[in-house]
Amino acid sequence: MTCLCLTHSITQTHNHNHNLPHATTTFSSSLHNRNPLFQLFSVSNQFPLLSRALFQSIILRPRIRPFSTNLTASYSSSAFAQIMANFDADSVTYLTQRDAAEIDETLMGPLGFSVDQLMELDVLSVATSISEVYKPCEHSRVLTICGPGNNGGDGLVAARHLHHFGYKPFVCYPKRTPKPLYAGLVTQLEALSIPFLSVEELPSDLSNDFDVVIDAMFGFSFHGSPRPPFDDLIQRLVSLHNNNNQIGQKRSVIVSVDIPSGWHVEEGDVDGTGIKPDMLPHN
Ligand SMILES: NC(=O)C1=CN([C@@H]2O[C@H](COP(=O)(O)OP(=O)(O)OC[C@H]3O[C@@H](n4cnc5c(N)ncnc54)[C@H](OP(=O)(O)O)[C@@H]3O)[C@@H](O)[C@H]2O)[C@H](O)CC1
Repeated sequence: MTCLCLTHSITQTHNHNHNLPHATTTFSSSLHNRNPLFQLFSVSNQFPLLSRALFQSIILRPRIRPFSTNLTASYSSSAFAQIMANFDADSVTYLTQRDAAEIDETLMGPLGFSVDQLMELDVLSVATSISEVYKPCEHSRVLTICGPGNNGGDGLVAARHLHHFGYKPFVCYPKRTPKPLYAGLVTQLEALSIPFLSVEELPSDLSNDFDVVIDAMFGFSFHGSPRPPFDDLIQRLVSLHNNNNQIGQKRSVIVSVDIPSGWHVEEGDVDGTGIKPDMLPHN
């Protein structure tokens, strides 16, 4: 669990929902303009896959549907109706970018968590969610696009987990960070013979080569406008979604590990031109 929801107010906010099953939800294109830091709403290890998207969906009350038949089975309509009936959207507290950073500092300071520990837990739930929704037999080819920070580290860990789950991952990691944590993650992937692709090696249409594209470029420390090469990579993911509107064209599904890259961390997809993930699997 990423942030373990250690704050009293968050626990209080959700304490009536302790019977929630694991859940992920589809991204709705109507979910623009508000982007709370959902990982910090993830409540407890009693339902570790409860996603930020679910909270966002409930908060904004758009249409929500489960991703998969399996999930539908485990997440019955009556249970869902109960969640919706009990959920008090007005009681949800939004966290700012600064709040998120401060909670991280607390976790990794006085509480003694390490970043790699949090990352492994966090991403194991991400990979598990992906495998529940996009089965490896149908979505085997996964491209993970990794940014320079911990969100990118999440992407590296996701590639490893997905390899062990039976997928064929590829990694694009154009701005490597020379910290031991990241170097170790790269070494682990190389030991598994997971291919690293440069931006130039990526096909012009990602849908030709990949069933799933994982957006692990930026999380809650993103600011300003994306700089190269991420500006282009983000546009490729935007194009993927737009291509979907052309009838009959199969495209890669997009999974954003955390906040969709390029979105304003607190305001969301302000002008509506950002990445539209198919899945926000977090936690
Ligand atoms: N909270 C947890 O328990 C955990 C969260 N995890 C994940 O980590 C990210 C947050 O990680 P962080 O390293 O703080 O930040 P980001 O990954 O979002 O990115 C920071 C790097 O991105 C660069 N950056 C920022 N803006 C831009 C831009 N416009 N263009 C290009 N590059 C940009 C930034 O460089 P700067 O020089 O600009 O500072 C950084 O290099 C969180 O979202 C979770 O996904 C971990 O799993 C650990 C547990």
